[in-house]
Amino acid sequence: MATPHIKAERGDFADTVLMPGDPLRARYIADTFLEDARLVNDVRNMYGYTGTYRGREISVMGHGMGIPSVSIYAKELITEFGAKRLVRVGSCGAVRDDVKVRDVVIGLGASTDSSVNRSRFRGLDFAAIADFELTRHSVDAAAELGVAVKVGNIFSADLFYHPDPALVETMRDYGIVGVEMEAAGLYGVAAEFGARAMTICTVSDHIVNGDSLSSDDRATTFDEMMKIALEAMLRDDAAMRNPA
Ligand SMILES: O=P(O)(O)O[C@H]1O[C@H](CO)[C@@H](O)[C@H]1O
Ligand SMILES: O=c1cc[nH]c(=O)[nH]1
Repeated sequence: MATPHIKAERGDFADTVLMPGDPLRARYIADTFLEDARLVNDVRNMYGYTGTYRGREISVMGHGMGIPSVSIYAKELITEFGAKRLVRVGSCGAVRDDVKVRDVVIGLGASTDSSVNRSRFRGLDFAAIADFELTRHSVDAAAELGVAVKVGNIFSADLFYHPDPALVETMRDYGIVGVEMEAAGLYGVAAEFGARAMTICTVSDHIVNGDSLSSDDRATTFDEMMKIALEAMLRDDAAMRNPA
């Protein structure tokens, strides 16, 4: 049951998919955190794997860079492969002085200069937000793991190399916790197709002071964030089994 971008069968993916932008980070997550991980997609080298984490079936697949790319993969995973929870595990830039390289941030909301959500929401301003329960369970998982997280408004930029330097000042003024390129699109797709989504990112560079991680570090050193995301899924499962 292949789609144009995913060559797999229904049942090859779990209902829960962790999604980094970088397919090599997907491979790293599968190798490091999943048991019995098997490759379920390699179309365009956008690697997808399914395995288990503490007995729970979990998939991980790259989504590429930018809202158009994540929108394709998220839509196909939801409508053709039964995904119900999509968690972007990404990297982002920081603009605020109190957010530093390697900090972990959660995109409770996602502002954007992209028009995709206006396209799907009749030209109006759709509030692109993360699933509340996934966010709550991620915050709780982070607390248990002893990792500080900042939760707030992410900015999903269409342009990595933005021509307007003043935008950074506006983002600082409005308390943006991280700048990346997909969350607003992922939240829009999830809303459109009835799935739950969240974005958690590790800060890879500071746009104002110039601190940064290498591309190798970005592929392989985000373990705290991965553990938070995986443990949050188990907490979310437990809460669904025993609703308060
Ligand atoms: O590291 P990932 O998850 O790809 O996330 C960030 O990195 C890419 C830009 O370098 C964009 O995809 C941006 O959102
Ligand atoms: O999209 C991104 C990712 C990391 N850093 C940025 O400035 N932008």
